[in-house]
Amino acid sequence: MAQASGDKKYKRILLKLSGEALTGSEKFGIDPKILDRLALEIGQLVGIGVQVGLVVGGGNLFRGAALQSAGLDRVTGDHMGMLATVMNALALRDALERSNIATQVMSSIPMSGVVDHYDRRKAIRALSNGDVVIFSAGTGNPFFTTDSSACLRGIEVDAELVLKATKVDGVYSADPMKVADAVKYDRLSYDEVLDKKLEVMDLTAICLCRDHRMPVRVFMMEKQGALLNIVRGGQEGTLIE
Ligand SMILES: Nc1ncnc2c1ncn2[C@@H]1O[C@H](COP(=O)(O)OP(=O)(O)OP(=O)(O)O)[C@@H](O)[C@H]1O
Ligand SMILES: O=c1ccn([C@@H]2O[C@H](COP(=O)(O)O)[C@@H](O)[C@H]2O)c(=O)[nH]1
Repeated sequence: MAQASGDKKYKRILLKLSGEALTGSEKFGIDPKILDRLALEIGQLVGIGVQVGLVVGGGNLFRGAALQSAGLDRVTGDHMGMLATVMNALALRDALERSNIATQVMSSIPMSGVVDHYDRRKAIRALSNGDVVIFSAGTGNPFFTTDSSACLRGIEVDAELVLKATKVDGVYSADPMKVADAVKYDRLSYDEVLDKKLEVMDLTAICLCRDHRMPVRVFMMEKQGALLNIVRGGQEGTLIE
């Protein structure tokens, strides 16, 4: 897709998409309508010259902790969770390419013949060329989540902002899905998130961002136009910095 310069605050971002939100109106797995809408919105960013790295979660398919509760070995469950993120990445690449957005998938777990193995220099080259790069299979290690891999890859490829697109519209004083009168924050410091143990994002990821001064914006994936508004400098959700 041709790149045009436009009014944008960020040149390179790392967008973390909720796996669970991919289910949309389906009972399980991936709703193709969600993929198509994401392709449209990501295409708008590419269209104004924003370089986009993506990480997609696996919560619509498998999470290691949930599998452990059902009796599986935790490390096996985490491997299944990481493989789930590769499946989501393949589905997302398909939707992006159908919209003529050049996309590469890299995996932290070698998977010859399916996707390329993660290589930081190749990823930076692809991003500089305007290709979307999807970083899949998390960090490649058990006991982490894709929040951590998103922050890790974002820092590695010199993104200016990590964007967490999720089911809620920002960070609240408590989980807004469970506590009706939870209060939303517009802005938080890393230490406030850690001290208050706000669970919208895993705390390992917050520590990593704090240590490397990587700002994180949490916003609602369902809200149309939110992504474009953010890269143009608009206020959506909660900024952690
Ligand atoms: N203080 C809080 N503020 C906002 N959301 C919170 C808070 N505490 C817990 N949450 C919950 O965290 C959830 C988002 O985190 P989580 O990483 O589990 O899901 P996700 O981003 O949708 O990723 P995936 O589905 O890929 O695992 C929100 O849906 C929300 O219900
Ligand atoms: O670095 C990582 C990243 C993820 N996992 C496992 O994958 C699932 C799915 O990721 P979510 O972030 O929960 O969507 C996660 O629950 C872990 O089981 C991992 O082991 N290492």
